[in-house]
Amino acid sequence: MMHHPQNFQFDSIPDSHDWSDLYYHPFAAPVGSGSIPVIDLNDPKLIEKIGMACKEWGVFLISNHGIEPEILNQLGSQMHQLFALPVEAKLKVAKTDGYGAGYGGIPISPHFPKYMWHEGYIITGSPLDHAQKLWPDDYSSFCAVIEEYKKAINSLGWRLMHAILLSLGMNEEEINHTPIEDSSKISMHLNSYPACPDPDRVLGMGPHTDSGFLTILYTNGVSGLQVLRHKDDVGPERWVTVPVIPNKFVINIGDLMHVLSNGRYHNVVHRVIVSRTNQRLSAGYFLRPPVDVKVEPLSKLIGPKEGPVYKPVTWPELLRMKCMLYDKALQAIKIDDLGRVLDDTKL
Ligand SMILES: O=C(O)CCC(=O)C(=O)O
Ligand SMILES: [Fe+2]
Repeated sequence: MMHHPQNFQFDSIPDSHDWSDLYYHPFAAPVGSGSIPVIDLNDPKLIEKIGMACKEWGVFLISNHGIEPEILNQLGSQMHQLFALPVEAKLKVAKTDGYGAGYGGIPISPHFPKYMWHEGYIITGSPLDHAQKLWPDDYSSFCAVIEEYKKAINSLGWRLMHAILLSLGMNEEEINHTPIEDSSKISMHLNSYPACPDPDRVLGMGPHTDSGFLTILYTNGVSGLQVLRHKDDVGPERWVTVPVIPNKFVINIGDLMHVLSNGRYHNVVHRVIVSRTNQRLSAGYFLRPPVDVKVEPLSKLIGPKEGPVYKPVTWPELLRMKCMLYDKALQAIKIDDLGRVLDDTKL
């Protein structure tokens, strides 16, 4: 039987998944070289610290977020069950298009020459239809856990968004008018990276930025996420491994926050490497605006000396550009010093 690219029962790495001759595994810094901020949400200096972390790193860990470990354990165990299903069962809910809901690879995978050591499942809206196909006799526990997690994580998302907007100088009144998509429509990406006999030859997820305002990432405690750190006092540009600390979430700043902050906040490039012994599970929750809202640099941040660096863009427009242009999507809406939008036919 031919191997499905997401059936990872391989004895050795097939050529289709072998990245070893490519340039994707550059230098990774030893653990501890430059540290990703850990932010306590009850810190009296929260706003200042979050602002610094968004500017300097575009990624940080949060503690004291108020989400019960029990919900996280349940999410982990439901995800484990989902990815442990036989591949034929998972293919019953296969995605039919890049960004749609369902089982499959990540939307930008056509831009990479090899398959990633990864399988994903995207939930948009209710997981009910899919869950009924996956577990005809008992679909309710999966749905209940996902709904409960979404509710908890959505209010955390708002709390973070609020703090970040304060750090950009907005006031409460302005923040209350910021349009955020209803939690019932927001997407969650569930990811599994099976253990791999030869992890140095594969890549769990290729380098990318997330597209929304911010991503809240749950992980099952197996490390693998790395962020691209720009040159600084500690060293040259390098991949830095995000530590796994029980019950802390990883927050990534996405493209739309970079646009909203007129380029001040860093939409961090990240990737995932794979473990020899343990399956990594992660779940990303992508906070974003409603589909018809144009996101543009905050007027507060624009002044006589600083014009807008990006033209307004909606979330679906940005996603379409990412599918087509991958890492050059933001260049297509960039405004240069003379106020011109770059010619995207040249990208
Ligand atoms: O699995 C991870 O740690 C990262 C996943 C990710 O970057 C994504 O889903 O966008
Ligand atoms: Fe990501």
